[in-house]
Amino acid sequence: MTTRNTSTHGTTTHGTSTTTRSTSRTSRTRTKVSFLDALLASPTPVVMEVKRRDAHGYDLLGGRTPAAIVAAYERAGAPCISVVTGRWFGGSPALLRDVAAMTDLPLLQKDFITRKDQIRTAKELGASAVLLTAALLPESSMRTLVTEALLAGLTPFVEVTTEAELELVPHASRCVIAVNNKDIKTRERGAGDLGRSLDLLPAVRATGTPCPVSASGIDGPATAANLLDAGFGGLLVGTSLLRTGSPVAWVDAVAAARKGLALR
Ligand SMILES: O=P(O)(O)OC[C@@H](O)[C@@H](O)c1c[nH]c2ccccc12
Repeated sequence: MTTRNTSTHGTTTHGTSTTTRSTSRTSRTRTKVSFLDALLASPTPVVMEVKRRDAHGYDLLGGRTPAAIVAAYERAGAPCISVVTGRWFGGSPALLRDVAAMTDLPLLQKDFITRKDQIRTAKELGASAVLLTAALLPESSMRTLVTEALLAGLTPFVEVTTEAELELVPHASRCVIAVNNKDIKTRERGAGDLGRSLDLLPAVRATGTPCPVSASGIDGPATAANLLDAGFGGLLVGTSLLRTGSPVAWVDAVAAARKGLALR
């Protein structure tokens, strides 16, 4: 079990205000904290995404380099980073390799993984977690790929859209299970349906996953605060964080909105 006080990974110790960020690139530890443990330990459990383009092809980097975005996410206390390598979103395997060279934070590879060799490649490129999309995988493939990811020391990040898909997730206690608020079959082009996350949360919890996540279409801090207050252990946010000038302010606004929700 990896320790939760991950001082070499730029995260903040859980339950205290002690920021133990180490900026020394030379002091990288060899045993990287797992994606799942980093997310569970974080007071700001937002997986922040690097994605070059949105589903409609609009540029999301706005002239910034991936390095500048990763640095802004680290400043905002990201416990983990998602890197979209899928071509629909302007990504590539090289982007994952580049981001891995920039940060010690655990990385999720977001792509359409359907074969075992893609899991080995993900690890070689520097991923700590891989996206497995239930809507695209028959039950036997899901079983094989979750097992393969666990054997490789990666966290399976399983995305679901229905209760039926949830029933087919093996080893759920070692997976992050994310409700995708958008529809991957329409290439994420529609608006997100946050009601899907709220409806499915009890069934996600019942799988035994330690970290239910809501992913996609989270349009700002108020929505994020609502989902965390509803009981999600983590969120995955791309577009909204990429469009804001300041991920730090975005995260602060989530905390402020949560306090406001608590006072009501
Ligand atoms: O930008 P958004 O709406 O916050 O969504 C992020 C993420 O969930 C989305 O990029 C995504 C969801 N599933 C995927 C599969 C492949 C690539 C990307 C994705």
